[in-house]
Amino acid sequence: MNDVKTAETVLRVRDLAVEFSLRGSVARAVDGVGFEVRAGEIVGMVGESGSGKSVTMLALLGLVPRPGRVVAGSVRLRDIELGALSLRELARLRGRQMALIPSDAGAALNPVTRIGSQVGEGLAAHLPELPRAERPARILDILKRVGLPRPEQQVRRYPHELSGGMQQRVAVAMGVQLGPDLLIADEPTTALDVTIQAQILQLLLDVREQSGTSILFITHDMTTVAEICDRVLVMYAGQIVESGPVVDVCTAPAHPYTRALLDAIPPLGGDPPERLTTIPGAPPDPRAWPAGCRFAERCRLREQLGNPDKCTSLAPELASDGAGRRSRCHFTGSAAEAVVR
Ligand SMILES: Nc1ncnc2c1ncn2[C@@H]1O[C@H](COP(=O)(O)OP(=O)(O)OP(=O)(O)O)[C@@H](O)[C@H]1O
Repeated sequence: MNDVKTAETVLRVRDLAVEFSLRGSVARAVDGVGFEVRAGEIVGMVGESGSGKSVTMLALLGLVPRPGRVVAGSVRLRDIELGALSLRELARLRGRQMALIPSDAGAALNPVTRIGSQVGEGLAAHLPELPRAERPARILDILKRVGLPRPEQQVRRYPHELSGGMQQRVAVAMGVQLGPDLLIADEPTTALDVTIQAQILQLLLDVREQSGTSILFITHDMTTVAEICDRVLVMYAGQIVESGPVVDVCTAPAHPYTRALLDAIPPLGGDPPERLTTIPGAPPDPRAWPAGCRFAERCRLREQLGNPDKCTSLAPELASDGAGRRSRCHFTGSAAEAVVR
């Protein structure tokens, strides 16, 4: 595989904003999100419920539901500006160049259509030039590639006759069958038990290894990010608050929110911690974002620093360190932070 640090950019998102108009008020669910995904890279997008991960993902796919609307920003897949495409062109692009692996394949698969036909529908829609007679072999081939046991039998089955892990393998097969540049995996393992989760994560790593596919991996779970991602984008209250290589972010988080997310992970083996911290409080209301830092009310660093006014009066920028890391905190890496550590 290529070195992802020097690989070309597959997805470039700039200043993306999505709003929902709700009975006289406007909720800015995604507020100025920008990031890149390079060829062969697995990028995690992590954050608590409501942080804007799903709405960002839907905006990338051109599927933000009403009353939501993309109000600003640019999304480029290779050299295609997605905002400039017609609905028909976008629909063509989905599946062929950009595909979604849903969180619950059991719910996403059509319950009354056999597995083979469902995989075949994608081929027929996006690859009409493939002769009909060649479809069955191609379907079996892709199902074998994703490790579905006994694919010759499974193609005749309905989704409910497959286990959760097998359903998820079918969803991965449908996502990768046309060799997309970008796979968006939306919490693809949450509905599965732990051993099956590990198998599906390994399958995504295999897909990347074999095809060089880039993956945007959406999750609320830092442990999963640490397991399979190269880089991570940490979302909070509609914005990216930290991004960087996973190893660096997990070993030395720059933003207090990232630190709080990491503190909430139970350790593997070893002695249990004296207390497992959850993050007290709740994110602010997207209909009225606070003027200063959106994490200020819940921030331990701010508390330790004696509640500086700056945190609540001035919104921090997402500052870059020039070496691939970004953080949205007035006091990240500052002398003041060093004192309280
Ligand atoms: N259809 C909708 N109508 C109104 N507001 C919405 C809609 N969908 C999402 N939102 C709002 O957008 C914000 C971001 O939600 P989003 O679903 O993207 O969060 P998330 O990080 O994906 O959370 P989760 O992990 O629970 O899926 C939330 O404040 C949510 O209430």
